[in-house]
Amino acid sequence: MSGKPLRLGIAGLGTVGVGVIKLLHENAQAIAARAGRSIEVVSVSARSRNRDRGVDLSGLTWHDDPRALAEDPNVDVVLELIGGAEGAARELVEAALLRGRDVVTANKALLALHGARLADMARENGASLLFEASVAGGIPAIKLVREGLAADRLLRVGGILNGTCNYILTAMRESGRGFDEILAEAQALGYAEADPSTDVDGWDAAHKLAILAGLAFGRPVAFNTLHVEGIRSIAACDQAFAQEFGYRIKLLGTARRGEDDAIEAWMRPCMVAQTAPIAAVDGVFNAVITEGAFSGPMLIEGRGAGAGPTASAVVADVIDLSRGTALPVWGTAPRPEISCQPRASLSGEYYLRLLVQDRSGVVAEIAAALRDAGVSLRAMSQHAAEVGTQSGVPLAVITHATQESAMLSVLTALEKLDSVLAEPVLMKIETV
Ligand SMILES: NC(=O)C1=CN([C@@H]2O[C@H](COP(=O)(O)OP(=O)(O)OC[C@H]3O[C@@H](n4cnc5c(N)ncnc54)[C@H](O)[C@@H]3O)[C@@H](O)[C@H]2O)C=CC1
Ligand SMILES: N[C@@H](CC=O)C(=O)O
Ligand code: NA
Repeated sequence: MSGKPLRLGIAGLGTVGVGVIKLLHENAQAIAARAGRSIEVVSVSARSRNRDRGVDLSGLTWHDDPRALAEDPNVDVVLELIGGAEGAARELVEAALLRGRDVVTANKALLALHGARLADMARENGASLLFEASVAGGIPAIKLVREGLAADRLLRVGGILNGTCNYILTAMRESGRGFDEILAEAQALGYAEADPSTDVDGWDAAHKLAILAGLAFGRPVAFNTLHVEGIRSIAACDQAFAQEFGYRIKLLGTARRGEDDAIEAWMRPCMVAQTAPIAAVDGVFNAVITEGAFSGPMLIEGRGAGAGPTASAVVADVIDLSRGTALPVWGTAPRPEISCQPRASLSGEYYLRLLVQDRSGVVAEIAAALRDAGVSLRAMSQHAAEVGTQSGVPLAVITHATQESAMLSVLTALEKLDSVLAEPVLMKIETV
């Protein structure tokens, strides 16, 4: 073991930052044995200096401005655990890389939106940028795609990539409780982002998908071309229809490489068969799915959020740096960004749920809208009005395989019907 410790500066002392300090303390011996030397936190930065975080910060240098960590001469590795694609987090990471200082971050928004530029900065300045914690918390997702599958030609990556949304969807299904109450629980457990709309509107999971796709296909994906939907529109009646039709609802993402190397990528709530392995991935658990031309399909499941799993991934990156096993940021030489295919080019079976007037002739109007768009029905069900709703009854259909462009035409036609009382909910049915 080398005599000189590896010295860390930690910016951000929230769920993850404090988790890292606790893990380094509680598992110090094993970590030192694997890193080949002891790992020490020497400097920290956060918004509030006097908050009791349940960890001993005495003896550590405190920086009010996290950017000062990039210049602290006692710091070997900067840990960016603040969050956000802009502001202090981005400025700190850029400043550290420009000085040739190694950076470990858990920040998916930063990597998804600025990863190509940060990779250039790291390469040009001889620094490493590691981000295992940014995708699927404790699951070694980055290692899987960038190292474990380095020899393969990946055709697909994706999965369940947001712990907060999976926790909410699972609890809604199991307990029938309301969205807001369950979200508050996920926040108290340290799963949610500082602004939880980043989770529930699908952005956080989409950031992670973009990172996985960049690694899998060897080039960054233009984030603004991903199709992204969140889970706010999912109601109790959708959970009931899913149960009736033999499905479960999951916020699912897929990035798929087509024949001509075109990329299809989306993050959206989907129906998956109750019997599919991914349907059993519940609560804060995530699942990372890959499909390689040589390795075939693979699914790894584990905790996607929370202090312990995320800290485990952050510290594993630190150990890699200590061992000298860091790799190019995207696993390959830089290549230009690629745009994803437009939503209308997708296809599959779909679930469409409407709130409609409870009168004769309505089903015929809906059926006509589907017929006019060339969409054929596989199943239909109507439930009684939900307790507490003012008017209307929920009605759901499952289609046979069709183009998403046809479903978009159906939505346009339905908008014009007086019998349709609220915005329809459309979900893809995915075979995983
Ligand atoms: N909580 C989780 O389960 C996971 C979080 N992450 C990522 O880890 C990062 C940190 O997340 P959490 O610990 O959950 O967030 P948090 O909100 O609990 O903690 C953020 C910390 O950053 C500090 N901070 C915020 N703005 C600052 C500024 N301008 N200057 C100095 N300090 C500032 C806050 O004082 C706080 O100590 C984010 O990028 C998040 O996306 C990644 C995987 C899982
Ligand atoms: N808010 C995120 C935290 C981990 O990345 C989530 O819920 O998955
Ligand atoms: Na991970």
